[in-house]
Amino acid sequence: MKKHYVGSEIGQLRSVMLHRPNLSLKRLTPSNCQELLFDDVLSVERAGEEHDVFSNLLRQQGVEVLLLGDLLTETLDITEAREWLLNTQISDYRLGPSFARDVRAWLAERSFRELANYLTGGLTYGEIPEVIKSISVETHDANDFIMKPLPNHLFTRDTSCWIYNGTSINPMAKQARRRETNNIRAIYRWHPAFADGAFIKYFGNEEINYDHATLEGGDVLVLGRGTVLIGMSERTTPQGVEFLVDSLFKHQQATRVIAVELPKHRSCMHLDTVMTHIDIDTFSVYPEVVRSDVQCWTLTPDGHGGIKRVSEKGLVYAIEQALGLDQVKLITTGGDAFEAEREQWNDANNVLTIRPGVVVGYERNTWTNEKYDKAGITVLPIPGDELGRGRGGARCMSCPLERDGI
Ligand SMILES: NC(=[NH2+])NCCC[C@H](N)C(=O)O
Repeated sequence: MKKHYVGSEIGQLRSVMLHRPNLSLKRLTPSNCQELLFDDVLSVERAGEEHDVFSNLLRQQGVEVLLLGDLLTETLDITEAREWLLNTQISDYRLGPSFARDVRAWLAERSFRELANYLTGGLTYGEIPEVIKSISVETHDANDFIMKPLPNHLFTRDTSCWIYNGTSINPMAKQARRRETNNIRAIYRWHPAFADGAFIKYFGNEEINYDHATLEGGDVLVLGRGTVLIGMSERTTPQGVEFLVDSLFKHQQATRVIAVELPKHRSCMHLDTVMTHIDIDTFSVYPEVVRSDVQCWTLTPDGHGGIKRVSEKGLVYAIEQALGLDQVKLITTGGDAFEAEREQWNDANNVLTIRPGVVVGYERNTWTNEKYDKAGITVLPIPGDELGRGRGGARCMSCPLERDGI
């Protein structure tokens, strides 16, 4: 059986889950893209090609690449999983009992691949056969969505995140991304690659209303040596952090969590948009946000089943203490203030480390890439003119399933 274990941010990467988007991007228009958390519409073909460059590069580097679309298709082959997903994504409460039943019955007859495409790419009224009648059909246009597309599945980093011997299946902050979690729950529950896996589900596996306890994987950095760094951002709340940390400690998977407060705005929606770990003692940071005066806390088990919280002098100091390093090196976003702001927006800091000192990043961020180069960090460049419009780079677009520790 395959072992799912993520021991760090920078140890040899062995297996990742990616999502090659297609139908969901075809449905992205100027009128709906903002609501779906994209800043523009994309050339679907070009985005697919860029994504292929990314996945091929990872394969060439010896990393196993699993595609979410394939995993979901294979999961749908299992009757129980298919029924659960249909009942969850096309619920009676979403469509009304009779219409929901008819739509589910029609979807259940599609091929598994087609159904997986609808579950990620969305379904319109125009796509269901005319015989399915309801007041809902009569009050909607052919291009209205029965089920909205999930273009942000592209960012597999966020919906679940693996931390040491387990995973958190994340309650997402934004409405546009909430249904992604159900697709991932089904994969981890039923797909043969995971179903009998001996891994812990730290948080988010139940179908309940998590209310304000939201958490997204872009905010979670597995620093290694028992430490996890979590950003409290636009998406990840202190409530979400408390649930995850409590579970990490109860399962004895982490001995220390550093929680850092981030501004609540889109340009730094997740910690990994402003900070990533790229070599044992080296981090990439956007200094406008990761400043020396950011508020941060170290959380440790209090010995009685609770959490002890200590306010830290600074983030860098807290990391040095946790990792036992004399001095952490920071590589800041390149260029002057204008260039740095532009490159951070285009995910210059959001690189995916494949092994210590070797990262994948967008080729367009020339100023920052030059700084990485000068610091002895190897950048394997990928095109991202289209993919980048969703506001995510190589780290956001990958969910490590297996990675060595440090
Ligand atoms: N880990 C990340 N930084 N993910 C970026 C996600 C971008 C996505 N459009 C969103 O708004 O949710």
